[in-house]
Amino acid sequence: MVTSPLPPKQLFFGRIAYTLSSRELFIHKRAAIGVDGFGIIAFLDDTVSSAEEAAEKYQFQDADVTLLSTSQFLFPGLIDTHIHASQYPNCGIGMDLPLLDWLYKYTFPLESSFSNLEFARDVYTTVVKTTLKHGTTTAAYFATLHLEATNLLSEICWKLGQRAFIGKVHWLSNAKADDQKVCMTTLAPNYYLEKSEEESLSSTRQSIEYIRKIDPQFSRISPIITPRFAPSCTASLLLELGNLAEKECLPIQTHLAENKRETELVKSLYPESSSYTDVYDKANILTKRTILAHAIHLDIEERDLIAKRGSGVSHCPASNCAISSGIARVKWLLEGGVKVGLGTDCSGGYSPSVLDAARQASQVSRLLPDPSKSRLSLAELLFLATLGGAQVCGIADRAGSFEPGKCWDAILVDIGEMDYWDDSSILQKWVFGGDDRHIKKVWVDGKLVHENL
Ligand SMILES: O=c1[nH]c(=O)c2nc[nH]c2[nH]1
Repeated sequence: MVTSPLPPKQLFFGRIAYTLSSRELFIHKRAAIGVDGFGIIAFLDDTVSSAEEAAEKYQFQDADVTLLSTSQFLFPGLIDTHIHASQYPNCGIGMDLPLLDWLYKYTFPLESSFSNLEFARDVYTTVVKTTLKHGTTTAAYFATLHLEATNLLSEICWKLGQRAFIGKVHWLSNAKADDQKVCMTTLAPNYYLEKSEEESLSSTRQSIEYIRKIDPQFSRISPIITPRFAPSCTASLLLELGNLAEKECLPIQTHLAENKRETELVKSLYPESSSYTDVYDKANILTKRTILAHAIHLDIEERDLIAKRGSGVSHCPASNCAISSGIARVKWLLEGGVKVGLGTDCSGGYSPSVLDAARQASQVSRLLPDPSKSRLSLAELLFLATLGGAQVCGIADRAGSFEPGKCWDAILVDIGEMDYWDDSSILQKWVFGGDDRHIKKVWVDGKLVHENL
């Protein structure tokens, strides 16, 4: 029997940073990391004084060796917990309207064009290449309601090497036919709508099967059940989706309490529920692998319910500013035991960079009424961008930090000739002044997926 050889082991020596919690930021000035031929981290050791010593200690003499310069460091790959791949062409456009009007005027017309597969291929290829360039090793993508285009996004992520969650969007009219006011406010444009609950569920089932053919264990590309938000679903569709996620052991993503008018709309559409969060809870949508984008206008009962169910929040500060949604209380969520990660939310957010989302998260955290309680620290920002995001996506056993046994999802950052700053300053310089030009290499599952030399 002929077996194909494993890819070479890799050994890195130099500055290595990562978080283990929102309070624990580790920066090793001189440490070694070994990655085995399966792309798994074999060791991280800050007691060795050279790559040679590490190679001998761990029998990694046959590894490819990378010695980092003093302006470089390794960091876990960035995790985007909320991005609309289909909205990428609109990044930077239409920042003049709040959510519901913005959706109607800018977003639905663009998303409806994904019936054109050539257009879809172009946009999705650009999104995946661009986010990889910005160091996003994992992305939770909303696609559109089009099955074929969603399948294309799965193929493109697979081919370009990104770790990704791919969601075919559910989009039904919630309007009662006799209620003209609700018809108008439920934002159901007749050119961009699924025809029935059956059609909506059936195409999601097909998208799951499509991904299963590409990646049978969903080890790098996973389907994610994606009810767009409560106003675009019926209570019975939400329940079907909650049950489907449970049966297939799949994650879920949706929007929650982003905008005040939206929360009022949900109240009127779901009078039997005590809150927006309760709408999802009644439908078994709040699971340990549910990503709730935004979660701004919550009361304490809703926060505690989210924590109790083990669901996570994607904090999307750029979008929240751009479309005037409000400021999510990230510390308040964390203190209540809610998992939190960062989302770029293209194109509510104008930037595809998780680093930029971290920067924006820092800024908005200082604008809440008592900044001494709400301000996010450097450790918290870096945690949200990596391990926090991994927890929200349910992949903290595989990604988000550099513990042995995890996958080598990593970036090599070079901030230039800045030898005279200490380790913490280098990270601050990167968070507040860095961009994609500083990200020199990106790996997912041990494979180099982007290089900028
Ligand atoms: O920021 C957002 N972007 C969207 O596309 C969307 N759909 C529902 N709610 C949304 N919020």
